[in-house]
Amino acid sequence: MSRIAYFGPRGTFTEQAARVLAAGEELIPVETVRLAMTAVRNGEADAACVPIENSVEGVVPATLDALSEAAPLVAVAETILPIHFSVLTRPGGGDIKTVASHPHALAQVREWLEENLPDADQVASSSTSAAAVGVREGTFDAAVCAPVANEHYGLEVLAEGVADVPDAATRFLLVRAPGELPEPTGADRTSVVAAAANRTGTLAELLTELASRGINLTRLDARPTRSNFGEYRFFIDFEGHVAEPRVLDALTALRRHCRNLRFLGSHPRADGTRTTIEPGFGNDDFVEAAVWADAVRKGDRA
Ligand SMILES: O=C(O)C(=O)C[C@]1(C(=O)O)C=C[C@@H](O)C=C1
Repeated sequence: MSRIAYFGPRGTFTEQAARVLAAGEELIPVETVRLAMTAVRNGEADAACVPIENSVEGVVPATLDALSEAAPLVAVAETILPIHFSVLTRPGGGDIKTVASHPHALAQVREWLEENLPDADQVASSSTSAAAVGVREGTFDAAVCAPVANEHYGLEVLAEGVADVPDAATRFLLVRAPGELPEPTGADRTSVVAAAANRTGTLAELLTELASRGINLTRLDARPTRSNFGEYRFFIDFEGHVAEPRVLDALTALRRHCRNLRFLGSHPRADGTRTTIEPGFGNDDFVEAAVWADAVRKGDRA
């Protein structure tokens, strides 16, 4: 049985995601996203389940930062969960003066809180279930949580199905040390983090390398390098798998432009969206063109 560290404590949305991505494996709750990945880097866990992006609030910065630092990890699988919150209180608890949750969660229920708990102070907690623990211990009066938190902490449900945006969803990754990659499926996502030189046009050059090979982006984010003010790392997700000639060709080109390029994995997309292939950009086109160029080089063709 594999050991899977996940962003906990028990009862987070990430635990729900880990149950999907690593059903039947040993699930180990860890206090922060960074520590879940550290557990893999130290060999205490075989893989980690972490949130990467939410359809309302965007990326989870802690995940991007932890993926770009220390020993490399690669994503091997992903899942997308609908996000509807439960608001939990202590059984028989009185006035709600404080309501706590993960900042990403508070941002997704801002309107609901303004309408339903306008006088409560909003407090950030390290995760949604850490807020539930705080309610049980008397630190906060209410927690905005994943519905599964209620299975663990014996609280009272004040409201269910809470979400300012009804179709909100979060994507989660299963990451592990680099090794054998998942097989390409035709509906894959590849991720890299690029530290490009700080001069005119470098980001445009990176994106042009992808566009000129007909590769469609699925996400682009920038995070500060933290060492030099104004310098950024670019997190780029795009359609396709590194086992495909056109993607490998693009990755090779990106490497030339970057001070530092980290491969973050190629894996099947949870939404099953198949890779867009424009005419002339198919893998067969790349293979045929390389065979032709090789024959030209050898003097066999002209
Ligand atoms: O705190 C949790 O329950 C998490 O799994 C984290 C997280 C996030 O970081 O976005 C995951 C899904 C929700 O969007 C809110 C919080």
